[in-house]
Amino acid sequence: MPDPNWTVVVPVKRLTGAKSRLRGALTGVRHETLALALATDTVHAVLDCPAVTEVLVVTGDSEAARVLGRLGARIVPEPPAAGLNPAFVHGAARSAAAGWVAALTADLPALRPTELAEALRAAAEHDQDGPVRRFVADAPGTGTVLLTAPPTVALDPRFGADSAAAHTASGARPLTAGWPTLRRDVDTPADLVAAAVLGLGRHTAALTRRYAATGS
Ligand SMILES: Nc1nc2c(ncn2[C@@H]2O[C@H](COP(=O)(O)OP(=O)(O)OP(=O)(O)O)[C@@H](O)[C@H]2O)c(=O)[nH]1
Ligand SMILES: C=C(OP(=O)(O)O)C(=O)O
Repeated sequence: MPDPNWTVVVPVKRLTGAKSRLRGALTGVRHETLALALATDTVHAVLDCPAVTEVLVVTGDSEAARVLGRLGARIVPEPPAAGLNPAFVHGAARSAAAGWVAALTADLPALRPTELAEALRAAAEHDQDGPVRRFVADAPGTGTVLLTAPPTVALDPRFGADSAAAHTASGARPLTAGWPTLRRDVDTPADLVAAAVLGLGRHTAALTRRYAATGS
């Protein structure tokens, strides 16, 4: 069977309120600039993944919409219902194709397209029990970075605190391969250091270089 084509939904919170645990990580760099760089590097990697035919960014932030739209993502305005899971559901419903859908967080600045491609391929492997949702947990193992759904199955996202357990409880199956750059979400300054060790995308890397150069 040929690999399926994927729609990937990436939610980006309004930059002023996003990534609050990361605020102040790079002294001298505007917080909104850092939050947007994380999302830009994430979306860049998704756009570079050959299995992906459509990248939908769900956001109510005009700057994020402008930058990520210019990169090649389709912008879906934030739905009236607040929150991350409604944003994923709203984006998935706007997919142009009734095919495979993946939900991916926008805080993966070290993500390599090859790792995402491998995870998507693994998610689409035939399962003898029929079509199933699958997910990739974050590096600590408690959260989720990627949730996938086959064409006939609702995405039913359960992102948030302890989402790996919530996804398992809802019937989704974990994908267990390594994929360090996919699992490396950046919530805290320590996560940013860990992502830098893996190799940051160029937008986030430029900000860390600027921070290092000013010595702040
Ligand atoms: N569109 C949209 N995206 C969201 C929303 N909440 C979180 N996100 C995105 O979901 C991803 C994972 O979010 P978290 O790490 O939980 O988000 P956060 O609220 O930005 O971070 P903290 O303030 O540190 O908890 C990030 O890419 C966020 O931009 C939301 O209400 N709407
Ligand atoms: C929303 C989630 O992310 P984070 O741990 O980044 O808050 C999640 O893991 O479901």
